Amino acid sequence: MTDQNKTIPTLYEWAGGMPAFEELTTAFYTKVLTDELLEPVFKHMSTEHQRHVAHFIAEVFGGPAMYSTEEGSHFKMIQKHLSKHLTEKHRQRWAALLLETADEINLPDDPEFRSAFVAYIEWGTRIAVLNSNIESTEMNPDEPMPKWGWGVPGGPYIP
Ligand code: HEM
Repeated sequence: MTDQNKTIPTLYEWAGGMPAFEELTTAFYTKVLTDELLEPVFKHMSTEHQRHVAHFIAEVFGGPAMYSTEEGSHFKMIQKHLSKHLTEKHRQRWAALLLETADEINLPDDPEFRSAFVAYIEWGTRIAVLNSNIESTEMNPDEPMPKWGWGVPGGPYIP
């Protein structure tokens, strides 16, 4: 195959597809519920929460439009965070536990993938905290889902 014929995998494909995202959030929210800082925030979460978050992130990373067509939308995701009064401490713990879980379930650990993954988690969690400290949003309900790519280092990793 020549270089011209090679297609660049999406972050979703590189991560291992939907099973990888579902495994990530299942293991992550199990951990969250044993965490003294995050347990109070998530103890009333819906039984679908972890699957929905998996589908949301998978879609952002180039996977199928499952969250936005069947389960919610970018606007609905933003609404779920309104008035939750999250703090920087919540955000840091959430991000740290997610990265810990990524290692535990063996998500790809190459520099290119992790750079894109961490960048998205930093971005997304900071937006969640900002939205959690307002009561309503002016966002257009049709706002498209964010789309994340390989970013500055490019990708995929080539040994
Ligand atoms: C990249 C960052 C994040 C993403 C992609 C994300 C994604 C989502 C999604 C998709 C939902 C809606 C789930 C559904 O439709 O059932 C949701 C709800 C929620 N999120 Fe986030 N979230 C992020 C960060 C955070 C952080 C940092 C916190 C708190 C530390 C948080 C707390 C919550 C809570 C409490 C809900 C409502 C759960 C419920 O009542 O069912 N999120 N999030």
